[in-house]
Amino acid sequence: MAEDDTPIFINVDSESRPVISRTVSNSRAIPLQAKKNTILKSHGRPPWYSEDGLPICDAFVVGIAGGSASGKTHVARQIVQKLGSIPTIVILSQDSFYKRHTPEEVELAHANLVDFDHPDAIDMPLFAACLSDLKACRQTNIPIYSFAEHQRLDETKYLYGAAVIITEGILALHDPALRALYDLKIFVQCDSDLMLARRLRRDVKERGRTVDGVLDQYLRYVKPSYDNFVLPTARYADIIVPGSDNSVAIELIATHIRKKLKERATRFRPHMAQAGSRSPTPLSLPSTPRVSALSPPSTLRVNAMTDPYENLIVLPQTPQLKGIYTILRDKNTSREDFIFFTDRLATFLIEKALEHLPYRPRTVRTPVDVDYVGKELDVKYICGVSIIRSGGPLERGLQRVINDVLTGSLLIQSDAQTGEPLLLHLMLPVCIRERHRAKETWVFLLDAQIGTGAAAFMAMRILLDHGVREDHIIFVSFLVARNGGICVLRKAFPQVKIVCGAVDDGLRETWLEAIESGEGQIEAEARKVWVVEPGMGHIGDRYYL
Ligand SMILES: Nc1ncnc2c1ncn2[C@@H]1O[C@H](COP(=O)(O)OP(=O)(O)O)[C@@H](O)[C@H]1O
Ligand SMILES: O=c1ccn([C@@H]2O[C@H](COP(=O)(O)O)[C@@H](O)[C@H]2O)c(=O)[nH]1
Repeated sequence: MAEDDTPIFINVDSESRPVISRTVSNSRAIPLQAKKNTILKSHGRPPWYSEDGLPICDAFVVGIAGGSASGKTHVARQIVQKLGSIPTIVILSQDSFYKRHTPEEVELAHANLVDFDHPDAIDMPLFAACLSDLKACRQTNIPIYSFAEHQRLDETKYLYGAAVIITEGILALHDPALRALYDLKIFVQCDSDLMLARRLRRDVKERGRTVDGVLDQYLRYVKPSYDNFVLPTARYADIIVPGSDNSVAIELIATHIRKKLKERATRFRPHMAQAGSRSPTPLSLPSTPRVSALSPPSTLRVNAMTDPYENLIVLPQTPQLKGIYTILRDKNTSREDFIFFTDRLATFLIEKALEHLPYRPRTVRTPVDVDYVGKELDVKYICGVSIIRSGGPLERGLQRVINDVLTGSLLIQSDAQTGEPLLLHLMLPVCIRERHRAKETWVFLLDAQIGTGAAAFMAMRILLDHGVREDHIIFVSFLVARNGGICVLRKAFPQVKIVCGAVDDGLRETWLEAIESGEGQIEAEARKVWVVEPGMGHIGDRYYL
């Protein structure tokens, strides 16, 4: 089986790529941590939270222990392959959590005089903390360990969004805190002579060792530790899997995981779509836009039109703004005009959103040598995250208004059959990927419209999972459907500000027909969608196609 390029995955990101290699003392280039810590994605991840915005289903965690070269990694990868089309899976290796070593320890390690098989060699608290974050659907940044250098590297690897986590390592079942996190515990049992033969071949080929060195280390540390610390943990396992000829056991494990994932499935989007009619406090904004005080939009000194949901901010409905919306709503508007007016509107909206950032006083000296007491932004990090593709025009607007702003994107699409939102891909800026920075980051979340709100909901949940503060999220959108998911959003995330230009009355469920290519091939399957009415049509398609 091809491991990383097996066709069931649409996207594979693995450290097994021959990306980094380092020259070691014996001057051979050794790839770092081959085939460890892999993220595999097939179809996207369905919602992992309920209507109140809180996560409801943890990731399913499998812990695989066993001797060195017993076949733990092999079992993990076989499970993934057998699972077939399932949401994102992370394979997390205990090897990443070897402690940082002093230069003296590294020298001893090269002479095979360090015991890497003792539980004390592993940073168990960090291992448990990272796993606990991932299980609870929070992001984590795990260390990267180089076997060639016997050292933890300075870089870390960002992981997020796994529905299934498979942890493997010789001592994966040793620590009680780790064991408490597993939903399924596996021990791979293998003959010692087979493990030694495999290890010898692997360590010489992949980890830059000599035959003598491997045997030395094996007799001094590996075998005694296996007998004292590794093998005894087999008693914690739910399943013992043989280290070879184990395809039947793997099939059974995959069936069990598939069943557990099915039990965790939710039906989210239909709830969101009907939320307006169910809500005890439907959105009281007038759908025929009110014209407020006529301040020129060029200065954007406008009064926010508010409703019981005070964090929904609608641009003042000036004749100028209505004129722009009339052009954008007109199905006969040319693409050129559509792009031009969408870009203009995006600038208005972003400027309005900027009013909601904190500012502090700043005094400057003017060219005529007089002090001027003004203001400057009082934020540590700002970034934009757009929902692909329709958030694109707003992202361009953000870039026009804030020079060099960091941006990221989320690909959230509907399942063709169920209409459920699926997280297919995310690329977030570093000020969100690292939790300590995320807490101090303000995020402009950008999408063309809020209909059912399912994509907006997922995007907000993702930011919160990363540690972004709810009141630091400003959602910017051209259009909001009054009776759609906005009602659920405002209940789940009351502190998120939503800046939009218009509120429309209707939200209708419909089917988009399949698109056939010239040769009778299906280019896009028929799919269920919800359209905002009167709306502006599919803003992303009209802008980009
Ligand atoms: N069931 C198996 N059948 C054949 N070879 C296997 C099997 N399991 C593991 N191996 C081989 O043994 C070696 C070590 O396996 P690996 O999964 O990396 O061990 P571990 O992760 O336990 O250290 C690899 O070369 C792998 O291809
Ligand atoms: O710097 C190091 C760290 C660890 N080891 C050995 O690795 C194995 C564990 O890896 P497996 O992939 O599970 O075999 C462990 O037995 C340590 O002895 C090392 O040699 N150098």
